Amino acid sequence: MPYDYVIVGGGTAGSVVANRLTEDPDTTVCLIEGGPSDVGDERVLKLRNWLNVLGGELDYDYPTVEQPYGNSHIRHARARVLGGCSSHNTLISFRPFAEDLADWEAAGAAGWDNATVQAYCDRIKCNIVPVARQDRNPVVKDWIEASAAATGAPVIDDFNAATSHGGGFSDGVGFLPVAYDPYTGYRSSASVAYLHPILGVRENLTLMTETWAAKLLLEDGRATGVEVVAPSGERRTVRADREVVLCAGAVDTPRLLLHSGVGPARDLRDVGVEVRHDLPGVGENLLDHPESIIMWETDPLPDTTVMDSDGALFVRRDTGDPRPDLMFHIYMVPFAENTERLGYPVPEHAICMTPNIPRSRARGKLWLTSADPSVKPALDFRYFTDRDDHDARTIVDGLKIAREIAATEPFKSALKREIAPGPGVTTDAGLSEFGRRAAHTVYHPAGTCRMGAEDDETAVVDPRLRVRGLSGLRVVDASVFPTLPTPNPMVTVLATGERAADLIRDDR
Ligand SMILES: Cc1cc2nc3c(=O)[nH]c(=O)nc-3n(C[C@H](O)[C@H](O)[C@H](O)COP(=O)(O)OP(=O)(O)OC[C@H]3O[C@@H](n4cnc5c(N)ncnc54)[C@H](O)[C@@H]3O)c2cc1C
Repeated sequence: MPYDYVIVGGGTAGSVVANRLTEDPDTTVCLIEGGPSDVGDERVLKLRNWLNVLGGELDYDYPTVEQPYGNSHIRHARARVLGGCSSHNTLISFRPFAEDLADWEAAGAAGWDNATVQAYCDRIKCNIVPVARQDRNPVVKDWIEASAAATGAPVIDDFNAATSHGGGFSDGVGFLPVAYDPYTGYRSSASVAYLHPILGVRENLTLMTETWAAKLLLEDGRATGVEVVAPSGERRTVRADREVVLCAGAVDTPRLLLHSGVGPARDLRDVGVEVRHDLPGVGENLLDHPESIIMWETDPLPDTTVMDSDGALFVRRDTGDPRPDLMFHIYMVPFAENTERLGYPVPEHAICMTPNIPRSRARGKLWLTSADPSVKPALDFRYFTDRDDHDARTIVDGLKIAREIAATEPFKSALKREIAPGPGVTTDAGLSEFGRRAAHTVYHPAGTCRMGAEDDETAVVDPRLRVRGLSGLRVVDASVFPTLPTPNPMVTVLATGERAADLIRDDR
């Protein structure tokens, strides 16, 4: 039996699209998810468990190729479970800034203007609230007070109110907006908000979990379905009468397109994949938010928290742009993965600040190294390769500002000693070297199936998210982003799913 729509990936965007399309009882949808269900799985549902999920059986765990200017050891977590990365991330939920969406429009994404996208953010079903009073750690409160004093940034009670109604903010510090239930500490992920209420209720939704989409079926330039590998190992065909919608994320959507013969013809021939449709942009424009770290040893800290990283600081150095150009997360645990490898001790109790680059200038690439679909694709983020050194300078500034905050009361008293990079590293060159070698990712890969104008041959999808040159095929996930929004991207992914559902319905 064919379905009207086959959605590949029951992740962040896929959950939204599946819910919205099945609101019409006459529309049938098959949702294909590579991982297991999250229903009843405390490992996933309890937000505070997020660190335990990284690198485990629910993580596809993608390595990067060697990064000559950065850290070659970064592992990119990608969730293998219903709800996708919204089921193992920290659910920090920032709306995009108006200028982020102006950047999208300038890149050819007509119709993705601020007013339109904010209206779709309004529809998001996840329970997005600032960290609740009872979850506010007193040391994070002190950090907020010290950050405001040291940087002059205002304390912001509700960051999203500023972006949705006030047009954005240039700097600010406060407790984060998080998609969770403050009464239980449970996630309000895309699957919890969009799928759990309709599973077993809407008969027009078929969910296949532990089912891997191996190849797209293409007939005369049209996507007609997907070849999948069922949990038994058996290969099956799932047919779509109307459209196949790819929501497998910024790594697995281009990976599936490439294995289906859709991508740069020369690259595909090099690895022995039959070219079905030459589309040079697939896998290009790999984006991320790189970050680094500074760590202090502390005494045991009060245990109150949502997920051990509950505050953020935004700073603006470039006065030519109204948006912040430096962001910090604070961790109440030793986030020592990269510092330990560099030989630093791992204290039992620690606070870390992780300065990140909101609009990194690095542009990377994803490509296949083998026609064997079980081989992971190569990811080259080209971290810290921008010619004018913008990215490395941002990290150096971030480490310096973090030290100023650490020297400011009432936060100062919570810190015993700086562990990494350590008080001996003071020059810009030394801070840059440490910052790049200890660099990490905020886990925000995007952009590998870039949306662009209809006549832009380097774009992968048009502004209605249709794959260029093929019919019956759309991409709806973080891979369509022309640029990353300034803050964490999940809300923008959810809003993309919301708008995509309308575009799909309109086109029907
Ligand atoms: C550890 C971590 C922390 C993060 N923290 C935050 C945060 O706090 N705030 C924020 O804004 N962003 C955060 N992010 C980023 C954010 O979660 C992602 O940008 C966003 O969820 C991506 O959504 P997506 O729909 O593009 O992909 P995903 O949510 O990854 O969905 C892809 C889905 O497709 C499935 N899939 C993939 N390939 C196949 C296939 N071939 N066949 C079948 N199924 C397949 C996967 O199993 C997955 O369920 C974090 C990410 C990580 C990994």
